[in-house]
Order: sequence, then C-alpha cells, then structure tokens
Amino acid sequence: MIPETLRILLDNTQGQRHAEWAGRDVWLANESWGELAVSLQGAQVLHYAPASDHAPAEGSSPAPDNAPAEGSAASPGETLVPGGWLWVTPTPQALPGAIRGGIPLCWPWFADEHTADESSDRSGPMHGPARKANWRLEAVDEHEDGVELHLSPLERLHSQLVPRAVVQANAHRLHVELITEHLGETPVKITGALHSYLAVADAHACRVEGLAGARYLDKLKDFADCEQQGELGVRGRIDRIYHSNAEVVLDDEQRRLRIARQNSDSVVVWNPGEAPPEDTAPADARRFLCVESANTRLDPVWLVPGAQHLLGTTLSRDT
Ligand SMILES: O=P(O)(O)OC[C@H]1O[C@@H](O)[C@H](O)[C@@H](O)[C@@H]1O
Repeated sequence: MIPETLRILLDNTQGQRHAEWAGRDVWLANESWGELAVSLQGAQVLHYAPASDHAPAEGSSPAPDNAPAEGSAASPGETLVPGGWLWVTPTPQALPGAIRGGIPLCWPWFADEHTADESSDRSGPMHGPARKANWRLEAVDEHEDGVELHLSPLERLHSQLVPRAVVQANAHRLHVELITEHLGETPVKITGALHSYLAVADAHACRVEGLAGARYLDKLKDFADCEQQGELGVRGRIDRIYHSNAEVVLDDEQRRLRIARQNSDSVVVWNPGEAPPEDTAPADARRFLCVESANTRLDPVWLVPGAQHLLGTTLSRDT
C-alpha cells in the first residue's frame, strides 16, 4: 500500500535505479524476484513486494493482494494504491521531516528513551536522529536470487556509536538489520526499533498471534503493566510495548505475515486510531498496523567499547 506516485516510479523501473520521490533520493528495484524501494533519507525501506504477490492464484481473478475490502477504510480520491507488505503515507512531510511509513530506523533510542551516557547525546528528537539523516548506499550485492543493500549515515549521529543497515530482499522474505558499533570509551545504553508500518486491509480488524500471556506496558494508560489475555485483536487505537521474544503473525484476514525478530525482546504494537498524526488522514491510518521489532525500556542494551549490537526483523508469509 504505497502512494500512486511511488507506484508509477516502480512501474517505470526495469532492474535497479535511483529516482527522486517526495524530494528524497530513493533506490528502486523491479526484478524477477519482486520489488523493493529504499529511501536514502533514514535508510528506510518504503516498499517490498515479492513477485508471487502479482501472480493470480489458480482459478481466481488477478486482484492485487491486500486490495481494499468492500466497505473498508479506503477513502474516495485517496492516492494510496494497494500492493506490497508495507504502508507509506501519501502525504509525507517535507524535508527534513521523516517519512511516515515503510520501516523507519529508530536509533539510538526508541521514542524518548534517550541514550544513557554523559554526553550531549542525552537529548534529541523522538525516535532518535537516524530516521531523518541522509544515508549512503555503500553496496548492492546480488543475494540468494534477491538483493542485499548496505547503508551507512553520511554524518556522525552519536559521539561514540556508529550505525549501519543491511536490507535483504528476495522472492520469499524481507530482512532488515540495524547494527550498532561502539567506537568510544565508555559504556552506552541504547534502545531502538525497526518501526515497521505493515499494510493491512483494516487496522481495526487485525489479529496479532504469539503474544498471549505476555506482559506489556500500555502507553495509553500511562505505561500500566498488563498481561495479554488470549491472542491480541486490534479494534481501535493501540500503543503497547510487549515484553516477548516470540515470533508473531499478523493476520488481517487477507494475508498472514510472519514477523521474526533478532535480539529484540520488545514488540511495539501501534495504531493511532481516529486521531492520527498531522501527516496522515484518518482513513489512511486505518490501512497500517505498526508491529515493531524493538529494544525498549524493557530490554535496553548496554554496549561496551568495541562491542556491537544487531537488531533485526524478518518478514515472510505465514502459510
Ligand atoms: O509520530 P512518530 O514520532 O513517528 O511516532 C509514532 C509512534 O511510534 C510508536 O512506536 C510509539 O509507541 C508511539 O507512541 C508513537 O506515537
């Protein structure tokens, strides 16, 4: 589910190329294994669609996967078009604002949980500076019938820590790694997130399986400590941090997406409900559910000098 203008750029791509979208340098691939779009602002994956999403099932009409259901939240005149596993707002903020959608990298902290060291790095924007920064595409490697990208920020984002990102996409899965290297002298506590905006038919009719019995902090109830009773059904505004290392499956009744995580004991589930942020119309906000692979206040990482930490997520179909 991406803006029509991004769809048109992908349709006009054969193989791989750079293009400009919403004022950002965007790397695009339209290959036999599928499609990928990555913004160099934030090293942010904006779109992924395996080729199988376009192949009509035997005996069925070739409707795109995740097409709006009759009576769903899609609004007339919207410029979002169906297709792909990720959602991107059709009305992105102007630069230097961040793009809402895809998989923003929240680094080196999640939300306002700033790094704990003695430097000025203790202050800064919500979700850290990485998502607004300009990144460089260091390498594009062919990989398992797909592609592997390596990205690094153009500027220094922290006095002691350096991030890099790896994106792998092929016909079966999308995998993103956010790697932090400690090049400084003193231990630093970090959090962070791969803030995945997953495209869904209706955010208020989704099921997230795998969290039954898990404890969570409810941000809508001043971080009240709660326990998940049964599987999670999302029916409206939600903002929770689950303490779990389990794989989860997002079922929107049209697709079952498996979300595996590496070195993440926090799963953030977020949808703004009827009061979305300014850069998103309420009807468009019904078309995503964030299920984030994260390190939060529940599982912060203490990095010592010379060490590195890898936060990862892998999206695949659950069959
Ligand atoms: O609007 P932002 O800064 O992208 O953040 C979006 C949301 O991100 C989620 O991860 C947080 O749990 C929410 O509280 C927050 O509102």
